[in-house]
Amino acid sequence: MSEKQVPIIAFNQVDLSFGDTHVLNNVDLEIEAGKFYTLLGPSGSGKSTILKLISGQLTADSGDISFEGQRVNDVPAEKRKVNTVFQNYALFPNMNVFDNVAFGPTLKGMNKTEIKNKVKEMLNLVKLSDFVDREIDELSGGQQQRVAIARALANDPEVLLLDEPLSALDYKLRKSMQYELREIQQRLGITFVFVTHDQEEALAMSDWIFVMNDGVIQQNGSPEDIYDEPINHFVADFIGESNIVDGIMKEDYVVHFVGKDFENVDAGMRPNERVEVVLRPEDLDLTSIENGKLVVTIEDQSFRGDYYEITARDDDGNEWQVQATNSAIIGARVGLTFDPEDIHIMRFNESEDDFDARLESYEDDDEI
Ligand SMILES: Nc1ncnc2c1ncn2[C@@H]1O[C@H](COP(=O)(O)OP(=O)(O)OP(=O)(O)O)[C@@H](O)[C@H]1O
Repeated sequence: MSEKQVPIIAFNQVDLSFGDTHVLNNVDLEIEAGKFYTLLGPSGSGKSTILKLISGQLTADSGDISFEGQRVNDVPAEKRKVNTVFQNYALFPNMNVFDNVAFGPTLKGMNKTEIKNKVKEMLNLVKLSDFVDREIDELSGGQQQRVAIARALANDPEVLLLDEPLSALDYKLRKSMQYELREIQQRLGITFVFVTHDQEEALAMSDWIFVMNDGVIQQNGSPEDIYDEPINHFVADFIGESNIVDGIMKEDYVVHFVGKDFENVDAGMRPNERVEVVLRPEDLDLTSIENGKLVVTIEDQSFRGDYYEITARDDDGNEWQVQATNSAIIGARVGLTFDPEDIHIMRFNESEDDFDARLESYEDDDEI
């Protein structure tokens, strides 16, 4: 993150409990203007709570929340330049599309022509220009969601908060809305903070992802960083499919697992440190026993359209998920192979800061 730019939103050690439930645990985060951010995590991890703290619907027990460098903990919701789009749309059912979208601009005291222009512009943006006079109950779920987005954007927010806005839509509509939302964000250039529990959705849409679990940000980074370099078991397991086995980092670039030493590209740990080893299913190949780095027995397979998902087991009892272009024979003993750069090492209980420092130190070594 650039040092010069003041984040549009920042949390510093934000803590919140509901009675005995500790919902957010000293959360730090920074959001830069004009980008698409996603809060990703399982149900109950605290994602919506973060949105409510940004919008002013909730107040933190401790810590600072700031907008463009100004503390806003005590600034009421209506004074924040933020709007929220909810999963259930929260439209006014007794108003038509025009009146729903015109609601904010009318409250702001815009004149009739300005309001008309604003509504037209917003309905154009969400591709609903022909629906201006429709009643809300005459719209499909996808169309209602577009009205909700248009209504929120008509208030000219600096930040648009989106709380699982696509989860009620069917798979195809959801995919196309993902692209459209991304396009709208890029066209308007405002900041989007999007909440989802769907990792594929987060990877496809975001500039930057905060992965949450149990009220703690486990990792934040670009989709590529988080997918390629998960910092801990939770992130590796939650983002994409992962094979995770215990190992020992014997020395820099040599890791031992399933009874063998393997060359890899990680460094910066104590000699013989216990680690977890991550290998993604798409990075594994099945081959002959002679060419394999491990020997496995095929246990199961299912056809997934563009690949076979194969389950195999090594002689130590570890299960391996493999994505292969060719089918395998159940019960066959075959070789499993992978490249040194596909082995990702995770230290037990490493903090995100320590992880970043270690990554930087050996990236610097590589440059020498
Ligand atoms: N008003 C409340 N009173 C008591 N507990 C609450 C309240 N709101 C949220 N919680 C609890 O806080 C935790 C975090 O809730 P939050 O809604 O932020 O999670 P989430 O990650 O958005 O989950 P989901 O994806 O299911 O919406 C949950 O354990 C939830 O039960």
